[in-house]
Amino acid sequence: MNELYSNHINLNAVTNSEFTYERVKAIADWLLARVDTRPRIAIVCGSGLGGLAEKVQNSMVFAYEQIPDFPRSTVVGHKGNLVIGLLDNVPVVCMQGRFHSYEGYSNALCTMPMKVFKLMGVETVILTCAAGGLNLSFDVGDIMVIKDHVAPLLWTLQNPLVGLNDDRFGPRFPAANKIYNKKLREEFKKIAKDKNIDLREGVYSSFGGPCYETVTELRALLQMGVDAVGMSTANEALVASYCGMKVFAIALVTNKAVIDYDSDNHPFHEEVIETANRRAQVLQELVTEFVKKISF
Ligand SMILES: O=P(O)(O)O[C@H]1O[C@H](CO)[C@@H](O)[C@H]1O
Ligand code: HPA
Repeated sequence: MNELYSNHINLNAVTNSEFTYERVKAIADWLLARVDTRPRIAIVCGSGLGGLAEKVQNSMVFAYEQIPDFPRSTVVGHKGNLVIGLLDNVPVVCMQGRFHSYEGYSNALCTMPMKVFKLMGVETVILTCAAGGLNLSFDVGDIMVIKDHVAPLLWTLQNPLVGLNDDRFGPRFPAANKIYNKKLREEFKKIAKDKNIDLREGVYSSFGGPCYETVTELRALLQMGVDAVGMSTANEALVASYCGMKVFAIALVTNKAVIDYDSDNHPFHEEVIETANRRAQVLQELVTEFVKKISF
């Protein structure tokens, strides 16, 4: 970046100019040089959902600190390991912990691992997250397949694609109307049906956090057709799709969003983790079966 401009450039643009194709490729190559498997599926574990990574066999576990130029996880419930191995014999790479913009990272940095996955040869990204249930018919513990998102930060210069574009990652003006692959959603729903597990499907929304939402913000989202709300995932889904990978995402409803001005209830992270722990096994079962199905 030209020195003259360097103090006048948006944070995402700075990240994108520093994490060049070559630099991201160096991270991908560093990882590939250390494992025998060649994963075509990547999984991101949301808050409290990292147990899935422990199901990966013959695994190589890389603490984020070990990986050159990788950010660090700072949130409870996000261990901070990249796990590469076999999930029921299917080669996968699994993020046991993700990055959020409220940790102080630019959205471009939060989503940089999607580019690493792309350059490792990954074709499908599975995103999981914890979210507050906004749809009045949702219960705590419900699993929602994400069919679309509303992410106000991505309307602004906090969009992770802001900055010089490198066409080797993806196009300057990517479409965002079919980020969440329909076939994969149908496949996942079929698996849940066969297992008699109730599923929801809906729209996910995320703000930047770290505070949970105000009552009025939640009511506005409800009016817009949002079903569940979190602080992640939409940015990763956008970048994974921009990079040409197929995207599938699920949100676990870990708490009810509070839309009553005078309610005494409020969301808290311990409840989020507790619900995630309680539902982790069902989620793991579904995702494992799904990975097997889509690997053919
Ligand atoms: O989206 P994940 O990482 O699952 O976590 C969700 O849970 C945390 C809040 O409790 C926030 O980080 C929110 O984004
Ligand atoms: O209610 C919530 N709001 C935002 N993020 C969340 N992550 C889990 N629950 C929530």
